[in-house]
Amino acid sequence: MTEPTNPEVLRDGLFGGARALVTGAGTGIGRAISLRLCALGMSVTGVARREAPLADTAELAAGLPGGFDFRTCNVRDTDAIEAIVAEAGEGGLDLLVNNAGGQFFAPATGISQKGWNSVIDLNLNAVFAVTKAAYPYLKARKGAVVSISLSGVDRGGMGLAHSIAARAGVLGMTRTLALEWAKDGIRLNCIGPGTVVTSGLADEAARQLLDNLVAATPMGEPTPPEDVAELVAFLASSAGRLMTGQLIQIDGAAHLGAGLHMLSA
Ligand SMILES: CCC/C=C/C(=O)SCCNC(=O)CCNC(=O)[C@H](O)C(C)(C)COP(=O)([O-])OP(=O)([O-])OC[C@H]1O[C@@H](n2cnc3c(N)ncnc32)[C@H](O)[C@@H]1OP(=O)([O-])[O-]
Ligand SMILES: NC(=O)C1=CN([C@@H]2O[C@H](COP(=O)(O)OP(=O)(O)OC[C@H]3O[C@@H](n4cnc5c(N)ncnc54)[C@H](OP(=O)(O)O)[C@@H]3O)[C@@H](O)[C@H]2O)C=CC1
Repeated sequence: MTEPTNPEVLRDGLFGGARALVTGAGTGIGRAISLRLCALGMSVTGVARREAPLADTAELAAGLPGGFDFRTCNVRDTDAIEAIVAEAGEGGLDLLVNNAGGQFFAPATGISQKGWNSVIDLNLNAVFAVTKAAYPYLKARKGAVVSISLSGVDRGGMGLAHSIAARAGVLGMTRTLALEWAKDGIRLNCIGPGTVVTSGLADEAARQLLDNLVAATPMGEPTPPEDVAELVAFLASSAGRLMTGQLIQIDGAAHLGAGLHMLSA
């Protein structure tokens, strides 16, 4: 298998009548996840801060079997995101995808306390708030949670002390809630993508970094957002019904090789 293959293997109509909330649905991985879920019949509510990218996702989703609507919100605004989760949840919630996230790349000595707090707030505190708010709705439909993490979350990555700390926290939370909420039939998993070429890594300054990251990936290629999307859908499906508390790295073995470092040694 030398050519990239179409990752879409799940059957049409898989999620007819089901509903999802996807954070960070305006661009990149979150958009790919939203579109795939809609293609499989799910009704998706997308969240991000900016309206225009969300409206673009909605336009791309038009005509797909599921539906896409959206709300603008900063996931770090706990009251606002809780209200959106409640509104979406009242219509039923089968899947929560915690995808909104990000960081800057800096050595630990170059991370101010405010910078540390911002990244922890976005990538850990907000994930807890959204997940906890979704609990009663997920419980009602034995739903699933998928949180987008990072390749190498369990081994470290230079330039990412704040983000790895936050995502490792989400992994710990995921494993703990997999235990606490198992009785409710709720499953929680994390996906660790490798390098995904999205707008977050698209500028010229990121080009060299990107080349280095791909070179450090044993399989020698970035992770397409569509591959991440199919894995999210698999985890939400009945095929994943006994999978919970997992970290699944979809990274061409980057976490087993040199790792994806944002700084050189
Ligand atoms: C394998 C892994 C590959 C991963 C790829 C991806 O994730 S792709 C996805 C990629 N997409 C994204 O990552 C997009 C999302 N990312 C973001 O929005 C930001 O990274 C954020 C989370 C910090 C925003 O939080 P916010 O709105 O609260 O931000 P703010 O502006 O108020 O700044 C807060 C503090 O951070 C400081 N600071 C900022 N940059 C740097 C720097 N380079 N150096 C040092 N410090 C820096 C800034 O100076 C300030 O502290 P100060 O000086 O006042 O003490
Ligand atoms: N690209 C990569 O190589 C990798 C990415 N990841 C992770 O995958 C996730 C998605 O990344 P990617 O698609 O590349 O990133 P993008 O920057 O393309 O997309 C991030 C999305 O999250 C939204 N978002 C960011 N901050 C907030 C916020 N505070 N509140 C609400 N929405 C927010 C953005 O919209 P808006 O700006 O309008 O709010 C956007 O829709 C992130 O968690 C990222 O760290 C993990 C591994 C590799």
